[in-house]
Amino acid sequence: MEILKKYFPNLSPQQIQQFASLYALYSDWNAKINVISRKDIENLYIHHVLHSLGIAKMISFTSESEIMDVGTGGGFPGIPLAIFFPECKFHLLDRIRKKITVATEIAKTIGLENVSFRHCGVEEEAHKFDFIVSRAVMPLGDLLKIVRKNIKQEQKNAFPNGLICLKGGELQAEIAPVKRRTIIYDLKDYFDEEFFVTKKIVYVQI
Ligand SMILES: C[S@@+](CC[C@H](N)C(=O)[O-])C[C@H]1O[C@@H](n2cnc3c(N)ncnc32)[C@H](O)[C@@H]1O
Repeated sequence: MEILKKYFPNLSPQQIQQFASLYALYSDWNAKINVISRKDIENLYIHHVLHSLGIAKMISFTSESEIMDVGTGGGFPGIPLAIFFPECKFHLLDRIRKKITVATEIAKTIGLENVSFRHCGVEEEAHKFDFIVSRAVMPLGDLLKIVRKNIKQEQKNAFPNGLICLKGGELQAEIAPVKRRTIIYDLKDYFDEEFFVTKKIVYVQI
């Protein structure tokens, strides 16, 4: 938890309590349903929570923005972002029912009221959002083709609506076919921990 306060010193008492609850909740759920690799649960706050919050370092979503997390698994990056941006609405979606069950139960337990959940493939989702976020789901070009239908035309944020993906490693081959305005952010510019040395955020304007 101290690591979150280091990079986000203005968290409210409620946010601190919600973030602090996550370790016990994910540990318990992970013992029943594997949503985070077992050896990684000890790294929950750096590898999962802080990584998800990297998005909050590059963009501050305007209140009432609607954001969909595609392939959220156990709730990343959607749950940390929903805690961080309580004035925004998050829609978390995954095609594996048991993972969505874990994310739903954790959100309910910590009293997150700005999140909805859906068990389905993103191909079936018709609702439109200001932004799509995603981590470790599919190559950028494939995701872009599917979620183009889900981006609103009207702009609410200073940042144009689009897709925001947490990525690692070499990205040039993945980004080359994307014929849209793309910006890459290095997470090592925001966070000092070794884990972030190769981690990036890719923003694609839609
Ligand atoms: C490696 S996991 C990543 C989970 C989470 N985003 C994270 O970073 O911890 C990939 C997830 O994407 C989901 N997924 C893959 N393709 C999908 C699709 N077309 N629609 C919805 N979910 C999908 C899988 O079910 C899986 O839970």
